[in-house]
Amino acid sequence: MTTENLISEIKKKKSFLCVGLDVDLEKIPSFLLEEEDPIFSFNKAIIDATQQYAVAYKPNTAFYEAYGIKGWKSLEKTINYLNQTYPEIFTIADAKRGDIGNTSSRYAKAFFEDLGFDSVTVAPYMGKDSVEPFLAFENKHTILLALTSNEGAYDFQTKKIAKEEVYKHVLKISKSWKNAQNLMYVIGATKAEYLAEVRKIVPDSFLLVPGVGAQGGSLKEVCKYGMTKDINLLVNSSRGIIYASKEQDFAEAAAGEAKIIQVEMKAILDGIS
Ligand SMILES: O=C(O)c1cc(=O)[nH]c(=O)n1[C@@H]1O[C@H](COP(=O)(O)O)[C@@H](O)[C@H]1O
Repeated sequence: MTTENLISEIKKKKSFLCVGLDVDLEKIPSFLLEEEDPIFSFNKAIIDATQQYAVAYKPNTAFYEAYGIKGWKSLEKTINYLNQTYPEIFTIADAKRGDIGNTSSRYAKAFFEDLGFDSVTVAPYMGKDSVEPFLAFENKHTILLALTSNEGAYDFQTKKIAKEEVYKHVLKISKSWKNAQNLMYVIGATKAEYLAEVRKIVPDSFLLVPGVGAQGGSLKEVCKYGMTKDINLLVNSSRGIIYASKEQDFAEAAAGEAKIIQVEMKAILDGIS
């Protein structure tokens, strides 16, 4: 999907919500465990119920890899279902990959070609040649970890090298890489106050902002510092939406949570437009 398509979907739906599909069999309604593929059944119901409020879905691959081959099959069925039923929706494989170039090119093929995701999250630690193989794919997006939502982000990402924080080096240096137009960045919602600095370096890049909901980040703060005239934000919530209920009404309850966020997003967008 092109960036222009994503922006037009955001404007049409008045939403920049990304729903995180982080499925844990211990947290889903127990009656689903009798289904042949409980993870896919859960995802399908959640997607169908929430798609009117969301522009993106982000399965975190850890939650699928944890169940071995069966989990990977559920991931494949989920991305196929999204691509076939809701082709206008942006898909993110949250896999946090990155390795020497030869290996990164295999990761890129796995997520972009074999599974058909629009984007994948990538760690910048191994540098340019570990990221460029992902960037080589046209109309596919590489979402580079810049300033993450967790406490450990302060261990390295905010430390200074040559008087500047590491996350700023990541933003600046990555802009010079081949096909940098295919880059997006992860900035945690729990660090919204940093977004003003981030926007000085990457004024127009899309930012994936996880950390509202269960991690307590504020949507208003994220928008205040991170939103551009074309919005250029995808705000993710996983547990706060998908585990709203463990009963028969789990999908409706998830839709209710997604709607609350979308209504807040619409109000913000109406305020700026
Ligand atoms: O790359 C990510 O999506 C990510 C980066 C980050 O800095 N913080 C973060 O929470 N995430 C992911 O975003 C999701 C957040 O889930 P909830 O806390 O349940 O909303 C999880 O899949 C995390 O792995």
